[in-house]
Order: sequence, then structure tokens, then C-alpha cells
Amino acid sequence: MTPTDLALEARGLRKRYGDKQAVDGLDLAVHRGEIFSVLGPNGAGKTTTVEILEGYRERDGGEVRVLGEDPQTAGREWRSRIGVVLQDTRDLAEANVGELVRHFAAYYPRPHDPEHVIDLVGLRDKVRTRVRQLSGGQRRRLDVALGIVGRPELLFLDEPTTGFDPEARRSFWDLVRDLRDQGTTILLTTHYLDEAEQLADRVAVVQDGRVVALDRPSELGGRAARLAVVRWVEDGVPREIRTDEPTRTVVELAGRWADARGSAAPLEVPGLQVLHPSLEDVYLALIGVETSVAPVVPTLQGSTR
Ligand SMILES: Nc1ncnc2c1ncn2[C@@H]1O[C@H](COP(=O)(O)OP(=O)(O)OP(=O)(O)O)[C@@H](O)[C@H]1O
Repeated sequence: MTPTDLALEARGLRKRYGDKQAVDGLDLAVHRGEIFSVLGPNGAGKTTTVEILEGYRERDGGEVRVLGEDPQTAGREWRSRIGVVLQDTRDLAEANVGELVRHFAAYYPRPHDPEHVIDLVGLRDKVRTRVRQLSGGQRRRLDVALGIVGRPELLFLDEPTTGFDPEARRSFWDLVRDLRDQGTTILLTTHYLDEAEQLADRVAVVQDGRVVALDRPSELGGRAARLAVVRWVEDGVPREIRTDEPTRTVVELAGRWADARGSAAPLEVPGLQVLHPSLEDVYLALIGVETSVAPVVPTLQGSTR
């Protein structure tokens, strides 16, 4: 991988607020053209990290390159190449949707057609509506429109679908995939595990200011974390086996169960269940939260949860 294949790279990133070490030696490398998701519990250091990468916050230590430049010293030309979905457009409450998107487009050298962007985010029928009259979900779509209208090479999406209804989330996901397919690199922070699973090419789990796991969503936590759990109840005692061959395990269990009871035909095994850990189960195990499927996961820090 050459440095130019990376849209952004952070090494040993550190940031402290008073006696709180919010970012504590964090490493991150995002390839050009990928959707990279950052997951982590409240207070893990995600927003601080993203704001440093966006150039809105100074770091205490570490190396950062975003589109080849240090965000702390990069100029206007660099800023026009990144897109940031603002959390809040309240200051602009009196403008209407169409005015605002056109106004933002004018700041960029190669913007998308504002009308096309308004269609893309599904706000065509709100084009003359003032910002303060939009619903929460419509406001987020407007935030996204403002983030992408400048045709950014790198787009930061911070919890973009908060307040969306299920249908709006799905159409937003399609929009994000389209942007990626057109070559936009996307850094997505989200609290929705299904969103990361649907969208992200790779996921980093951040806890206590460090990356504790990094992989494709389907591989996160490693093979052991993905083992199926076969459960049943024997003599009133719950039993379980972790296996990558749940079908064979169930067939063997059923055969043994019937044999032990002198039956030639299969018998129902009480409480039989086959469970597959979801990304959410793996994620919760990584950050140390117990769930009913609780897989065993190694973290990048060397410990096992
Ligand atoms: N301006 C600040 N001054 C002091 N402490 C701060 C400041 N900003 C963040 N912190 C603290 O730094 C830690 C990391 O916060 P940060 O907002 O980066 O986490 P986060 O992962 O984005 O959390 P959330 O998911 O809740 O948005 C938290 O303990 C937070 O209280």
C-alpha cells in the first residue's frame, strides 16, 4: 500500500482534556474509495478524533495526514476537498432548503448541481421550506446535502441517520453507497450496528481513545467470535457447544438423543437453539458488555474479552 492509496492516516494520536485522556495513541488508516466506520461507546473519543481529522480541533501528539496534508495547517484548497456533515444548521433556520444548498455550493470550485443534490437526499418537495420548519429527519438530510454538494473526495458523516425513519435510512444508505461507487471516501461514525454492517467496508472499534479491533464487519472479532452457539437443555441443565459446523452438531446431538432414549425416530431435543453472534454481539463483547451469545474476542491491545 503506497501512501497515496490512503485518504487519511493517523498514528499515535493523542488528545487530553484536563485529566481526561480522550484519545490515547490511536492509529487509523482509511483507504481511498472505502466506507470506513468508527464504532465505540459514548465517550470513547470518536468525535474528538473526527474533529482532529477534520481540522477543527488541535491534537496534543501523533501524526495525521488527511488527503496528504496535516489538517492543523492545511488551507482553503484542502478544505474544499473534504465534506463535513454539520451536526447543526440551527443558525440558518430562516433560509429555505433550496437557498441553503445553492449557497453552500457556491463556496466550492467543482460543486455538484444543487438541484441534483436536493433530489438525491429526497428533499425536492421541501425545496421552498424554511430550515426551522423541517422535521428532525429532514434536517439530517439537509445536513447531508450540505456535506456532499461540494463534491468532496473525503466525506465525514457523524451519526448521519439519527432521527431517520426506517425507509429514510434505507434510501440514505443507497445514497452513501452511490457516493462510494463514484469514488468518494467516507468516514462514518454511527451508533447503529446494522448501519455499519450494511455500509462499511471496514470497521474500527474505539474504546478509551484507542482502536481495540479493526476488520471487515463480517470478520470483526476473528473466527472464534463468529462461531455458532448450539444450545439445548439436558436433565434440566442448560448445555451449549460453540462450533463452526452447527448443522453437523445438531445432527449428532439429535442422533445421540434418540439413541439414549431407545428411539429409532428423531426425538425433540428440549430447548434446542442455534444462535449466530451478530455484529452487535461481537461489538458488545469487544467493549466488555455481556450478552446472551457473548462471543470470546481477542482485542488489538492483546487482551481477550
Ligand atoms: N471539550 C471537552 N472538554 C472536556 N472534555 C471533553 C471535551 N470533549 C470531549 N470530552 C471528553 O473526552 C472524552 C471523549 O469524548 P468524545 O466526544 O470524543 O467521545 P465520543 O466517542 O464521540 O462519544 P459519543 O458517542 O458520546 O459522542 C469523553 O470523556 C468526554 O467527556
